[in-house]
Amino acid sequence: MDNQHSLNEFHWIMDMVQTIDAGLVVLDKDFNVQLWNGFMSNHSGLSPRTVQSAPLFSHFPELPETWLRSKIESVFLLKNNAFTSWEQRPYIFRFNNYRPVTGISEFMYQNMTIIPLASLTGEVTHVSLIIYDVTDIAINRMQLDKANAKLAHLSQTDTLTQLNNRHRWNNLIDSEFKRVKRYEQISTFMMLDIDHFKNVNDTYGHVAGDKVIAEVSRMIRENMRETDFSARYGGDEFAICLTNTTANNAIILADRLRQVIENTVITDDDNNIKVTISIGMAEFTANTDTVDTWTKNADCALYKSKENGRNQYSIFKPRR
Ligand SMILES: Nc1nc2c(ncn2[C@@H]2O[C@H](COP(=O)(O)OP(=O)(O)OP(=O)(O)O)[C@@H](O)[C@H]2O)c(=O)[nH]1
Repeated sequence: MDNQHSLNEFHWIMDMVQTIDAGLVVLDKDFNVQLWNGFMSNHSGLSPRTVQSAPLFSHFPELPETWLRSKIESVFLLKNNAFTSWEQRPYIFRFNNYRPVTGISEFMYQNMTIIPLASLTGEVTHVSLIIYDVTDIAINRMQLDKANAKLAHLSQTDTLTQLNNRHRWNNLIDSEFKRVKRYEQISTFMMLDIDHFKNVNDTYGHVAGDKVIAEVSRMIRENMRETDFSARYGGDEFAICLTNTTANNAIILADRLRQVIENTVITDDDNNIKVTISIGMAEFTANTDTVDTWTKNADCALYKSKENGRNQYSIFKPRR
């Protein structure tokens, strides 16, 4: 009776091993396949008889052999489970993905657990690989990450100009302020404002005004260095931080921008619009005690440019 029961139990277990929705593989120390369940046959197209004819790696050249060997060998040695997730390695066996919902991935994402299998004497003679299809989870996670990245970008970007918005600027300038202060570095804060922009709106309308703002932003983006950062600071006002740059060297960008903008004709419907900009610059100095001070200094220089007739740059000079 006991024997019969054990036999039944063995058959049930084998049935479950064959039909379970996870890959089960048993390997010996030479990586010969001893067990290859239904999941593995169905997805690889190779029957147990075929895979048992030679070591695992000869059937699957795409397997990361060196990595997998050392992983499996450490399980034999340490007698501990090992685990790998799709985030480290999208898949172990390159199986096609047939899932209807997540059909956007051509392959099956997999997690894998390797467990040591001991003989009756306690010696680890084999290991079992358990392969889980985690395509749905992986795709959902990646879509969520993508959506979050898009949201983060949207929350930091000004829609009209695609420059950083004021909120993002505040964070960036804060970090830059800390950096230059701590490491006694140089950096220049540049503030720009379109001259008589109200006239553009009044003469050509708000849509044309928007186009002017967008075009000025494009010219800012195209002329600044990758290591600098910029933002739409307010309506027709922009800020640029020129890292590791003195105010005297920032003149090069200031004047280039001033000239490029002055010489560009912005067309909107039948209107040819030309604008100029005024610029104020403030270099970080030992007296720049806060970001607010730095901003005020740049603003003060901008005000001077406006006062002196616009379409020019000024550099903030601290009082002695
Ligand atoms: N079209 C458009 N106009 C805006 C936007 N944001 C702000 N403005 C307008 O920009 C104008 C800014 O004017 P001011 O900066 O006060 O002055 P200004 O005419 O530029 O003159 P100066 O700065 O002294 O040279 C205002 O008329 C605002 O209504 C925007 O997103 N689109």
